[in-house]
Amino acid sequence: MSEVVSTTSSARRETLGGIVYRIYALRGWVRRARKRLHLFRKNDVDIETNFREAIRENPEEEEEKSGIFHFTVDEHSNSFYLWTCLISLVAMHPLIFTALSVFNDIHPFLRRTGPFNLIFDLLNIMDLIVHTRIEYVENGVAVKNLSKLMHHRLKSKFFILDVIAVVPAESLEVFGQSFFWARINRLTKCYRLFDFSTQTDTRTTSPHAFGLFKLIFICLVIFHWNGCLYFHISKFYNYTTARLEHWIFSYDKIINPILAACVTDIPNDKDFCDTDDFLITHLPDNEVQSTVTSFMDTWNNKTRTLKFDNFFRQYALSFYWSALTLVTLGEQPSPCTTFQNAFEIGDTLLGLVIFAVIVGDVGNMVVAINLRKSEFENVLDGCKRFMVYRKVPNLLRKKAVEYFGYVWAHGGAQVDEEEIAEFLPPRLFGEIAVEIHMDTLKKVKLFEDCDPRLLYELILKLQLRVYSPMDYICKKGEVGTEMYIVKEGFVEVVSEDGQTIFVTLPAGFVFGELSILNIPGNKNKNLRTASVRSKGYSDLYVLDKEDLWEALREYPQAKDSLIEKGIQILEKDKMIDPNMVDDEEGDFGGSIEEYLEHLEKEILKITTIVDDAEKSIHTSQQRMKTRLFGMEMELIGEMRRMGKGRKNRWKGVTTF
Ligand SMILES: Nc1ncnc2c1ncn2[C@@H]1O[C@@H]2COP(=O)(O)O[C@H]2[C@H]1O
Repeated sequence: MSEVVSTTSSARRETLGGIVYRIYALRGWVRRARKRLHLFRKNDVDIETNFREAIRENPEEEEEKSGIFHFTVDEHSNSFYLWTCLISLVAMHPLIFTALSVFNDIHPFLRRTGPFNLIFDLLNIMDLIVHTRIEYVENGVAVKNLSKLMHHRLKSKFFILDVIAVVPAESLEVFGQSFFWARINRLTKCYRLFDFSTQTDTRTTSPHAFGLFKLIFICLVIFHWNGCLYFHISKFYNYTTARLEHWIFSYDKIINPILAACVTDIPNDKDFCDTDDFLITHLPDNEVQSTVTSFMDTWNNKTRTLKFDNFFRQYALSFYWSALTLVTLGEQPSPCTTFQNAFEIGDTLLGLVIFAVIVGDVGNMVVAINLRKSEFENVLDGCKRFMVYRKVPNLLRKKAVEYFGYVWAHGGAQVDEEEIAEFLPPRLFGEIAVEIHMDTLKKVKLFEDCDPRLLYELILKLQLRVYSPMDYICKKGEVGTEMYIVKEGFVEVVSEDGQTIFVTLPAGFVFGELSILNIPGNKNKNLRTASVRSKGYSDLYVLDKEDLWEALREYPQAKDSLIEKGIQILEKDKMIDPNMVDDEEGDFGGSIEEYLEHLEKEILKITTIVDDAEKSIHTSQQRMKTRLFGMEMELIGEMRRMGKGRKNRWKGVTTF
């Protein structure tokens, strides 16, 4: 059968039909190829369009626009923060003065501040414009395109608030005489106070103090509005005729203080003022009235009244009432009507909520302020209890307690560096660490010509350790596993018995490097050449041998230069044996075991890479096979169609 097929196909290949068939097949291929090409091109165009879009978003590619009208604003910049501060002041104006307008006596003053209102309105308009230029982040890129910024702002709900705030409602005269209430729409700008709070929270170094300030401010504003409302209600009940025992405002409740005029006006009458004859408590009841009257006569023309204007008395008493009611301290005359009752109940409920919030917030703040301190004290107490329980000698106990004191005084326990390191992205934390430690590391002679990238690598691996006075950091003859950089304090390089001090190293000096650098010819090999102890308290950066060598592997030049410096130090002390130089294990920084371990790790890495490569080859082979199979099937299908077509044509010819 197969022979028949092969004969037929070979015959077809040799005939004209075979050639035609091939041409058709080729044409089909070309058509499909064109289709695909078209699709690819379309994709290319899409990609290009996206790329152009992306470029447009890229600040560097943004077409240069100049002029003051083409500015954009970075909302994290200092200038925008200052602007927010200014607008916050503007927003506070209606927050305070709108409510104050219930006091008629202040109206002349409010009218005089008209020009300021104009300035505040202008600033609000400017703020509206500024907000249409605030950059925002899209797909990780800061958008600076003006039309996009405008569009973004238009979609924001705050835009509506900005627009409401700039409506000149007072000029519409819909409020008639209540000119001041007409400016109530400016209150929508108060959202900028929250902006100010958020921005200050991220900038301030005393968040708790700022939190307390915010709380007090919010309380004062609530007291203020509630007080003004109280006075407004009092106006309905005609407060001018109200008496002391009435719930509403009355002048009786806040009389102008009457002071004795004797001391200032009648200096010679001092004895008269000092006398205690005025005590009426010992008098019988029937004599009290006459005595009081006689006293009043006596005091006539001997008193001085401190006159406060009506606005001051109205506002002071209303504010006082409001504060007392809201903090539920009460002691006010009882309300007499249903409305007064309802208002008082509402106020008390609001007061309860405010009170709960204040107590909760202040409590949280106090806890947060003392949290570190109390945690630290817990550890200290635990340590003390442990030492008592384990009967640690007094001298050692004293040393431990002093160590706690030193660590706290130097801010060691006040922040949890590990917690911060876990939270921040590694790169950012690295940058902060570089900023903090770079100065010390630059001072280190050993690293002075080092590649800055190596320093960066090393900084990320540094650990800070504190040593107490006379603590030994390393002892002569021990195997070196780490090196040290003095950050603060002094260390002494001493003989084995600690009697002879060879040298005292101040901040910025390195020690412990000779035994970990694997210096060729080092007579001590990887053993410490001397003992080192802390003179007083000292803060040291510790760098692990493994970490140092891992970093040095990437920077061979830096490694050579470090070894060179180590040789110079050893040569000075005649600690280099030229005969030993050739016997070294090579330039790997460690023992044979460590070297083998390292090799094992490397082999493991290579094996993983080979495995991955094998997997990807296998996958691509599979894909290739599937594709070839698909093509084959397509070809066969095409061939079948071609065969049918030809048959039909021949049929047609015959019929004809
Ligand atoms: N004479 C010296 N002057 C300065 N530092 C020294 C001296 N001798 C030893 N050291 C340091 O003391 C360290 C002890 O441990 P290492 O041998 O690893 O490295 C040593 C040097 O860093």
